[in-house]
Amino acid sequence: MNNLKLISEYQSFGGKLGFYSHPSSTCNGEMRFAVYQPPQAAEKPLPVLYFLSGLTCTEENFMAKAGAQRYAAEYGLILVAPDTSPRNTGIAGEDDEWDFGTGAGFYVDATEKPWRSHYQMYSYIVQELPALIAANFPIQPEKQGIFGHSMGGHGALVCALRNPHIFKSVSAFAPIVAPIGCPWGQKAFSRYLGNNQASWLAYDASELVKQLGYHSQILIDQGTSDKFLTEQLLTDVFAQACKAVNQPLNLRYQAGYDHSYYFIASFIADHLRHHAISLEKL
Ligand SMILES: N[C@@H](CCC(=O)N[C@@H](CS)C(=O)NCC(=O)O)C(=O)O
Repeated sequence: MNNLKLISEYQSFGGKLGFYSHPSSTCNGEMRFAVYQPPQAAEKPLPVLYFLSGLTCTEENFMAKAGAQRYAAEYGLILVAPDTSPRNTGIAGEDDEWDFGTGAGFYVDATEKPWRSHYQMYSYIVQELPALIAANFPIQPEKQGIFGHSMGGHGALVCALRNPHIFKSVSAFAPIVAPIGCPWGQKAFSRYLGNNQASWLAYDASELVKQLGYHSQILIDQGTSDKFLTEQLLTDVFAQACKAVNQPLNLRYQAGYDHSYYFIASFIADHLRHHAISLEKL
């Protein structure tokens, strides 16, 4: 299996959830991810949905907390949840901050030292991981979607907007939609990408949607009681950008919900349905 190592496996909703590690040529070290294969995967190839997690997460948070497996089994979708950064790279200070370095790869290809030797999460998500999944799991490569939460919502939007031929449906929970304009994004981009802010634009969903658009409706859920909404997430910047270019956007402000997985679990069924319908149409 291509150097894939199965770390642990669990039966779930009639299917199986596996945690894997593999040597990544893109990130120059071991990377981990989780895959849920619903029962239908034993019979035939299925569409696949990538979930990118937020700051501080590993490949486990989504699988343990979102409650997605029930709906993946219902719709016949394979779920893939990668880790949020390289780990144990030996780069000095990688574990010092919760919003930078380990657990905070921001789904960019770092160009700055010392991060660039390992922190290549954009290429990992759009190239190495899909190739590895296609080689080892019963997926339909023409039916791939992507979604994510917070930093992972930013990653999902950027990966889909830049690669609509790979990721044919996209949605997000509480995404960072304008990283060039918020403290989390500015901190990460200045250190991963350097001070030339022109290079940041390629990783800003609100800029990208104006330049590139997307071929189908984007679904976003955002809690109104999310403590990160006004300073970090800046949801309205993306709404305005979509409006300016007539990009179909289903932005749902969910009253009283915060930033947690309790919020994600409340709306996960709608997101899997959104992807199942979009990918089924292909
Ligand atoms: N550590 C941060 C919060 C980090 C956070 O909210 N992380 C989100 C993603 S941005 C998450 O999913 N955390 C892991 C979890 O809830 O399982 C704080 O103290 O405010």
